[in-house]
Parts: sequence; C-alpha cells; structure tokens
Amino acid sequence: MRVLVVTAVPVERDAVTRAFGGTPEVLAVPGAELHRSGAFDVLAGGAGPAAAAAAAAFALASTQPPYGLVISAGIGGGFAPTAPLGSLVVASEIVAADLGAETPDGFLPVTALGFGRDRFTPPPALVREVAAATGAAPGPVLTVSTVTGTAARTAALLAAHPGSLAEAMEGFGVAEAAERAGVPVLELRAISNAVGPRDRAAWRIGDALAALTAAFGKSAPVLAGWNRHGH
Ligand SMILES: O=C(O)c1cccc(C(=O)CC[C@H]2O[C@@H](n3cnc4c(=O)[nH]cnc43)[C@H](O)[C@@H]2O)c1
Repeated sequence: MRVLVVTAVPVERDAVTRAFGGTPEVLAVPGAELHRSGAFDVLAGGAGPAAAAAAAAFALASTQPPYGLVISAGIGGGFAPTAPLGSLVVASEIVAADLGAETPDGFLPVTALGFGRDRFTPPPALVREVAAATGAAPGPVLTVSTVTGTAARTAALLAAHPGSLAEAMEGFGVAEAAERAGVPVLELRAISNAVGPRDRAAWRIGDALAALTAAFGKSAPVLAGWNRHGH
C-alpha cells in the first residue's frame, strides 16, 4: 500500500525520508515535489492548514495507484506536562482548534454554528498500533493558524479542547483533503517546544526531527502494511 506523508517544511520531509535509508526518488506533481522511498511518498506542502490541504489534494489527485493512507507529520508544540520536548504524539483526533466563533461565553466550534466540521478521527486501531510501535502518546492534536505564544491562549485552548496533547498547523488541512479522497488519515508529531509563552531559544528542533526519524523507522512496517479493511 502506498502512503502519502505531508510535512510543512523540507527539513521535516527529509527527517521522514531519512528513516527509510537511501536516496529518495524525486517526482514532480502539480505544485509540489514528492520524495519517494519504497511505499512512502513524502512532500513538504507548506505551513498552515490551507497550504497543507492544497498540497495533499493535488498529490492525492495526481498519483496512481491511489494512496491507502495519508499522514500529517512534523514537529509540534506540546502541552505540559503530558507532551514533553522530544516526545511523540499520535492524534486520536485532529481538531480545528480555532475554526468557529468567539463569544462572550467562550469559543464556539463551527459545528455549534450549524455548519462544517471541526475534527477528524483517525482509525483507532492504527493509532493504537503506531503508539505501540513508537511509544507515541495518543491524544487530541490541535490544528491552529497562529502558534500559541501566551499562557492565556494556552489556557483558553485547553478550556475549549480539554485533554489536548499537542498543537501544530497542518493536520486538519491534510485531513480535509484525505476525507474528500476517501483515504484514512493519521497525524504524528514530534514535540519541539512547549505550548505557552513564546521562547524560541528553548525550541529543540534538532531533537524533535531526530525523534520524527526514529518514529517513522519504527512504524514503517505498521504504516505500509496497514489495511483499513482488515480492522
Ligand atoms: O527554524 C528551523 O530551523 C525550523 C526547522 C524545522 C521546522 C521549523 C518550523 O518552524 C516548522 C513549522 C511547523 O512546525 C509546527 N509547529 C512546531 N511547533 C509548533 C507550535 O508550538 N504551534 C504550532 N505549530 C508548531 C507547525 O506545524 C509548523 O508548520 C523550523
């Protein structure tokens, strides 16, 4: 089964392909470059949900045979204390954290406004298998368009989305594209920084990228062999 992995930036893409060894074959698809290693096609689609959705949609529409699984992957911010720096998180839910309306009584998701959707649920059996293979913590991962940078915003996010483990900027966009193509989606994040007051000097991007490589190394057989009809 062929697997599409969508990262935001090229260093994340290269951290994923490093897990498979060798030099990936580079294929052009409209709007992007696919780096192919065995069963895995990895692309850097850009930062944010819109760029990620567009890149994933073009790749899904341009590649034959069709993909059996789409993964949003990269580094991410972790909510303390459950997702420390260097740890891994696999999304049990991919949540559009800021898609909705602000009201005097708090945040309302689009679903409460009567339209759209605000989350996707990856296949639970696959989430369990990836968590077991990699040591990733399973839990909700938020998609935000603005990196959280204050304690107040961190508290507001956790109040609106209790139990969230991490935030990143692409998962929900990738999931929207995967849904339209009828392909299951997964999100895997390596924690580079704590969600909270902005402290760029404290980000541990190298450690997170190394954790991302290790995670794909350990989970590659599960991901490439996963068959949704078998679960
Ligand atoms: O500055 C660098 O060297 C560098 C190397 C690799 C990646 C980056 C990024 O900034 C990646 C952006 C990407 O990372 C996700 N991310 C990471 N931390 C957070 C966060 O706290 N809140 C939201 N998103 C986060 C996100 O998906 C970005 O697209 C830089």
